[in-house]
Amino acid sequence: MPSEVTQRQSRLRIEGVWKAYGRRQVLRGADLDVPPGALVGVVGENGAGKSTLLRIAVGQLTPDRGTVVRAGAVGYCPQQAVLNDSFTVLQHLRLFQVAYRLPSLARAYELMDVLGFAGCGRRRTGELSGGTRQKLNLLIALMHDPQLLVLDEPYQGFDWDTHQRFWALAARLRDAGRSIVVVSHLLHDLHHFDAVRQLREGRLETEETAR
Ligand SMILES: Nc1ncnc2c1ncn2[C@@H]1O[C@H](COP(=O)(O)OP(=O)(O)OP(=O)(O)O)[C@@H](O)[C@H]1O
Repeated sequence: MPSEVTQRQSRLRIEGVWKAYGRRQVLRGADLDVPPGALVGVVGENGAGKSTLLRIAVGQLTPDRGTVVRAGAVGYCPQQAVLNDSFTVLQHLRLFQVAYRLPSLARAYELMDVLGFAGCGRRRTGELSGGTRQKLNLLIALMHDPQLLVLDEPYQGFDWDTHQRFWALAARLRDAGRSIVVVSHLLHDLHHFDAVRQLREGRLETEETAR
């Protein structure tokens, strides 16, 4: 039977997770440990099961078998942004302020600065560029300062400057003790990670990193 435990200290531990969609067996005993203060990359070919693994990590999908231990508030940045095109950026922030029960939007405004879209508050999301939509998608995952960050290709469409700022932000959060897992396709980004895990044939193998 799959089991799922939520604890207070920040951490993600996935053990022996299996998942199939009908006859398509995607995960076959995947193990992943993301302790506090670690920035871990998950890589793998298209269709290897990276998004499936992350959806299981955050509790959006139930594994067929295996254990997921998740500790601390979770920030999940899905591959596809879940935004309402008729809402403005600010309306999204207010909506999630209520959802996360935040006393203020101070951190959200700081993140808008860091990600370089502070001037976009009054724009409707349906009119935003792909990269700016992705900035909002990431901001929504981070605005409640979660302890466990689960980010599925969080920098798709970012220009180079924003891309670099993303990594500086990720390093700061890691140094502050957050547990961070990022799905990445970009080989030139692998040196940012403390550990890289390659998803192959449903299991996670350890890759050497340049760090
Ligand atoms: N809801 C679903 N129903 C059926 N099959 C699915 C579903 N979601 C994913 N799959 C299949 O499971 C496999 C793994 O998909 P997943 O999105 O997890 O891979 P991925 O490694 O994230 O891929 P990519 O690099 O293209 O984003 C794929 O073959 C996909 O078609």
